[in-house]
Amino acid sequence: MVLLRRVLQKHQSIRGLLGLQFRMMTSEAGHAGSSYTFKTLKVSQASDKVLHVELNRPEKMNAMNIALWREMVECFNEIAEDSECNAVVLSGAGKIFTAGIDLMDLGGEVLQLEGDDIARKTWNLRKKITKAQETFTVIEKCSKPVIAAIHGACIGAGTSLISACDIRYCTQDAWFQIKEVDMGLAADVGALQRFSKIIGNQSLVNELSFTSRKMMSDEASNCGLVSRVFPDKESMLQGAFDLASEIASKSPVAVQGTKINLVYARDHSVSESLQYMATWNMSMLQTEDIMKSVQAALEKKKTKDVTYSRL
Ligand SMILES: CC/C=C\C=C\CC(=O)SCCNC(=O)CCNC(=O)[C@H](O)C(C)(C)COP(=O)(O)OP(=O)(O)OC[C@H]1O[C@@H](n2cnc3c(N)ncnc32)[C@H](O)[C@@H]1OP(=O)(O)O
Repeated sequence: MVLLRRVLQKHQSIRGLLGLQFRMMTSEAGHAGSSYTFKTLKVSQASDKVLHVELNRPEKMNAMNIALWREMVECFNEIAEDSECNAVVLSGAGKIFTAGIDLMDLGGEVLQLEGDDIARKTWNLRKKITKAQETFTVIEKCSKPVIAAIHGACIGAGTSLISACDIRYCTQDAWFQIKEVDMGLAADVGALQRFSKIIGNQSLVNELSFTSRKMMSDEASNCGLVSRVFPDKESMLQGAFDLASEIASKSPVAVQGTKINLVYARDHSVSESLQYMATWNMSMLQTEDIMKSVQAALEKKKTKDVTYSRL
């Protein structure tokens, strides 16, 4: 506490010397231009600064059709720009989280080869696969933390989807299946690339990927794929919303900087990541949020009692 007080005093005196005023900044950005109107996704405001995105094809087990692949990108690009949103909960409407790719599309449009010769056909297929990968990478690129709340089945492309999320909660009845091998293909939209970074057990990842075996919630929890298991969907969603609200109440400069640096560190060496961090914070340490947060800590207040400017 003494240290905090000293930091605050020093910060205040420097600001005083510079003649700066401690002020609340408001921005007119926020929801301007955000519509969140989609055919396959339902987006609602769960609480202050928290959005709830639901995969919304319950009659088809939230199978991911072409519209859903596209709308996920549009949705998370909007969220990335929405300064009224600080955290997201992603779940599935209806009986299960998702049955993976819409098999009607896989047999049709997805595998259709367009082009006059083999080079052009494969070129175009590569473009399609890269575009499909973006559907989940967009979640990782969005600086707002995304909590996946999974109930029932999470199959095929669904496992790639959750691997791009920052936190995973599930219900006791949840199960996970990297099913692509049983469909005759190698999973190509993120599960193979991200699972070993999450689980840290390559043998288990290989086993799941080669066999398509179902992994139940207890194993998913033990191996670290999910961080909490709840008895049912209702309690899981409540847990996810509570967590999202807590995250959303904190400094967006701190939280979003943390996500960006965690993702960077996952893909780079410690020394590269430390350099990136130093460069990041040489600007971000100049935020007013530090002053506000330290002051709140000194006054034994919580971050939810602090008003941070939107980001
Ligand atoms: C570039 C390539 C990129 C990505 C590739 C990804 C590959 C994958 O995702 S592989 C995984 C594919 N998915 C599956 O194999 C799952 C298939 N579905 C099921 O096994 C079951 O439906 C179930 C999820 C276990 C649920 O079973 P149940 O409760 O008995 O429901 P159903 O009666 O089977 O289904 C209800 C309704 O939903 C339709 N449906 C279910 N899954 C899909 C799907 N993946 N694609 C399209 N439609 C699906 C099913 O046909 C039913 O529709 P009706 O119109 O009512 O008949």
